[in-house]
Amino acid sequence: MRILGIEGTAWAASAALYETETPDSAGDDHVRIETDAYQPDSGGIHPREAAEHMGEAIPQVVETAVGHARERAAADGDPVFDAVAFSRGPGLGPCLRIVATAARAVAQRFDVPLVGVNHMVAHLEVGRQRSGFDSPVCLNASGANAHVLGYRNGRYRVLGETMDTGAGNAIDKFTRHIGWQHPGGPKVEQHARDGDYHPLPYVVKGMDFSFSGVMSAAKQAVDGASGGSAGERGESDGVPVDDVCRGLEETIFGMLTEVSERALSLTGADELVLGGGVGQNERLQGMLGEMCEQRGAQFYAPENRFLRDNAGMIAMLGAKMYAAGDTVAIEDSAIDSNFRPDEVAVTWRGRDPVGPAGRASGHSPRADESVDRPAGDGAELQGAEATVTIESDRVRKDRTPRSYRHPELDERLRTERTRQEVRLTSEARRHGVPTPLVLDVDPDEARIVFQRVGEADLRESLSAETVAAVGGHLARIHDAGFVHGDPTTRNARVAPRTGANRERRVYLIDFGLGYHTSEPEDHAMDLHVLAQSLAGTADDPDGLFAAAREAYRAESDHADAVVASLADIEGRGRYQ
Ligand SMILES: C[C@@H](O)[C@H](NC(=O)OP(=O)(O)OC[C@H]1O[C@@H](n2cnc3c(N)ncnc32)[C@H](O)[C@@H]1O)C(=O)O
Ligand SMILES: Nc1ncnc2c1ncn2[C@@H]1O[C@H](COP(=O)(O)OP(=O)(O)OP(=O)(O)O)[C@@H](O)[C@H]1O
Ligand SMILES: [Fe+2]
Repeated sequence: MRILGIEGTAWAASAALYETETPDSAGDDHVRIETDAYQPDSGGIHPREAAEHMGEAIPQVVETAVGHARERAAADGDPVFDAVAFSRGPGLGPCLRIVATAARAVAQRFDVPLVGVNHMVAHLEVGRQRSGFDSPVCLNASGANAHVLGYRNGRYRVLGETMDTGAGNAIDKFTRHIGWQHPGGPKVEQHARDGDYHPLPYVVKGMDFSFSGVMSAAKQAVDGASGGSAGERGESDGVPVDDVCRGLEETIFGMLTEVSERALSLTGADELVLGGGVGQNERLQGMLGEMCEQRGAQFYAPENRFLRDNAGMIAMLGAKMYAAGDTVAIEDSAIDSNFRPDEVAVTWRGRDPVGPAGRASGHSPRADESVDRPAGDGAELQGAEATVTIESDRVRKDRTPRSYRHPELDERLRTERTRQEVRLTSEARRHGVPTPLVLDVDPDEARIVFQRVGEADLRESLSAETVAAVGGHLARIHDAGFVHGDPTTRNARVAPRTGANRERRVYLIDFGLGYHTSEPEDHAMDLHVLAQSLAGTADDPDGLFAAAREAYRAESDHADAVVASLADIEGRGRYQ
């Protein structure tokens, strides 16, 4: 099979030829990529300029790829190619339109079918294919996006994502501020090597994360007390740029690595693949590799030519889609500049989910490792942050150091979260939410001893009743003025039925990411995190989440504002 791929969502005018016998295997396929990059003279990517570049460069790279296809076809006697695959979105509208027009023209010229590819799914599929991994968690760290995905029931589910800009755009905004030429990522990487870590705000909410606070703090740090852009003044009286670059890498990549670890922990997967242009960063790859090694998971990052935007990944996913009969008629091939990865109906894979119901082997914690079953004394459970040791009627939670993180950041996070967890676990109980008693605490060692509660994690006892209980609990703590911060299906424990009405008590645990706030949007984030974790672990996530939302409505004093804010969060187009 021979597939022509065309990419041009933003900066890379790219065409590729991909040849394969078996589009699903990690075999030694032939991929030839031709890319003409758009380089802005100053500032960031200008949509109009980028589109002008596409208009000139796409026909050329396509003709080069067609020429190559003709040579290969002359040698083997097969058709020039079997299908044309193109990036349908997400991306800049004017660029996407040029790519789509070119793709339609070539498809008609050679009388072959057209395949419309989601660029983000291509970023993650290329790693999955080349690694040979079966059902990995995928971290996409690209310019305009940043998300963690897991496959379940025919779709890539977004387990966590940026709440504001993409990873690369965040870095590029900072470098623009100090007057460096686009793209900033490689320059930050270079300068960070000579820098000392400068602390910046670290924001993780469940498996979502935010870069805006990091970026403003980084700009302020270089500008110094006198204010004004360091780039404008030429000289900075603030923190040395190299130190800020190092701080940026440690903070942003620390966040991405932490949420990847959370996703592995939540889903029980033991494979991680990386995608996207920011993935070329060696520090990020190093952190992810180290994190995976420590939890006995496997990590794979494709070569750089497949990480940054390229038509090779479009052609490779195009081949799988074509083989699955997933082609698109010209009249239905409109672009979609906000095309989300979870909108794609995955036609080229089986229904193998990430997680406990997936593959049977592996080293990472799986559902059957929950404290209740193997739960002999001394059993150790590895969560995303901590090691939990069962000691008969109590559990000891140690936030063990994460060596992938900068030691200063690591210590700060472990100590702060330990203190916060103790505080909020007790505060929640005072407001009538079942939580384990705190029996002992040692903030310096980042250790807490809790009463042991429940017989299973929520993810193993999913029902409308148990999930609704979580909804009600969240309403109570929100009314009390704080959030849980990470209410996933691993962070609630379900007790056996007791009492006259045979109810199941549901405990909330793991308040380390909680904080005090009365903002409806923060409250809505808790519900959003719950919804995302249900999507990653449950077969009927929508029905279960509806039960939680109803219970929340019934219990909360300000449900309307929160539910409205939740709708906002869910509808937020994040491809800016
Ligand atoms: C929608 C599509 O157009 C977009 N593509 C995109 O943003 O290009 P990509 O090639 O995946 O990523 C480019 C980003 O990757 C960053 N980057 C490149 N090399 C880097 C490095 N060594 N360290 C950190 N960032 C790097 C650049 O600064 C830039 O922000 C996307 O996938 O979000
Ligand atoms: N008090 C408790 N009683 C019974 N089991 C508990 C208790 N605390 C924790 N566990 C078990 O240990 C697991 C990990 O605990 P916890 O969520 O606090 O750690 P973590 O590392 O923060 O995990 P994650 O970040 O992945 O949610 C829980 O999913 C639960 O099975
Ligand atoms: Fe990209």
